[in-house]
Amino acid sequence: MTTLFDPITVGAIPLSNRIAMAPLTRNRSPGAVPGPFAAEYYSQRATAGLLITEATAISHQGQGYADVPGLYGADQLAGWRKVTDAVHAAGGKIVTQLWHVGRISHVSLQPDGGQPVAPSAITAKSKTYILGEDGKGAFVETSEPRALDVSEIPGIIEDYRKAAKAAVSEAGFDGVEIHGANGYLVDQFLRSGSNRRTDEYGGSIENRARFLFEVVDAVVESAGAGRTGIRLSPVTPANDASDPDPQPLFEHVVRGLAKRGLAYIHLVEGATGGARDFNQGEAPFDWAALKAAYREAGGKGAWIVNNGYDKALAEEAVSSGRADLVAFGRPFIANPDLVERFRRDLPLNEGDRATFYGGGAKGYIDYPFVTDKAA
Ligand SMILES: C=C(C(=O)O)c1ccccc1
Repeated sequence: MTTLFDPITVGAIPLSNRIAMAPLTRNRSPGAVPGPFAAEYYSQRATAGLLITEATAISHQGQGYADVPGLYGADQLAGWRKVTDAVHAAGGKIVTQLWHVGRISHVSLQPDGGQPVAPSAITAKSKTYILGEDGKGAFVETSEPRALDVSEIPGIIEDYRKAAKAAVSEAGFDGVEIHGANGYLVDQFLRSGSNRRTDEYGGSIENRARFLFEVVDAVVESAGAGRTGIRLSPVTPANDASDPDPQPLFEHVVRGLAKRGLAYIHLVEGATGGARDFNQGEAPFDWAALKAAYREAGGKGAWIVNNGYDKALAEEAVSSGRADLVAFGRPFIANPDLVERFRRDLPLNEGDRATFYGGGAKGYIDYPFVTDKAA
């Protein structure tokens, strides 16, 4: 029977176990450069089978929060190289999450103070994190976006291509994860609540998924299919994401992904960080049908599940074959040695919410390891 601690090869990436660290925004990258403690933070958690970095912007336009990292400047890539070197020295594997926020941004974060971009000029009922005059972080309403002209889309696709190439060849990542979830740009094109376009990128399911597949094809071309994963969140309401009929939409998406030979598909089940049974369609979302659609279309990538898992539920997911890996977010914030704690059924540290976003070493690299005390 397969357990969480069994190795698995995901695409071209051999992993020592089936416990992944989910992307976690920590707002500790001033100037979009990974901060001074980032290498320590990620290498402390290198016993995870796979580390997925915090969401990382592919361009200045793709930046939506203060002090999040990027992959579009030499200093940013050099900062990430320190992280990947430290993780590899600790025997870990790490991919970075390619992020364009679309409308989840603020004019103060955009090039020349311009409007954020989106499929349509529909303001998200959401907030983002910016730095005030006093340098203190605060959550504020997202700005009204402008609708992308169709002529601008190839340039954004090129930004994904360049960031993926730089991530693998310059920053030393083992691969990349396309952020297709949580109401950001890729998800904004997919969902009818944020995409009212009347051109070839809007209207039908096929048209709304076009942008996602163009991003995937560009990233695969530069990083390789075996080093490319994607994160999806079919029913999340995060960042005002909405679509009344997610089942056919996401079954279309996974059928198309099946043809592209990706390393993995990473699913946020339910509301991100909230109820696992949250729903947007008439009927409860059928996760088994989604996976069956992927496999029946020839999809061989690993199936990674996430959102609200504990050890018992994760063990059931992997032993039953429902999932190949389970990704844990907040548990990894406070438990750098989560794998060892799961292996020995040891209690978990509680996270300090006050230091989740922004700050320095406190609440970032100072959580105790199980070996720090007689266990
Ligand atoms: C990148 C994020 C996501 O995917 O939800 C994020 C951004 C800000 C705070 C929490 C999470």
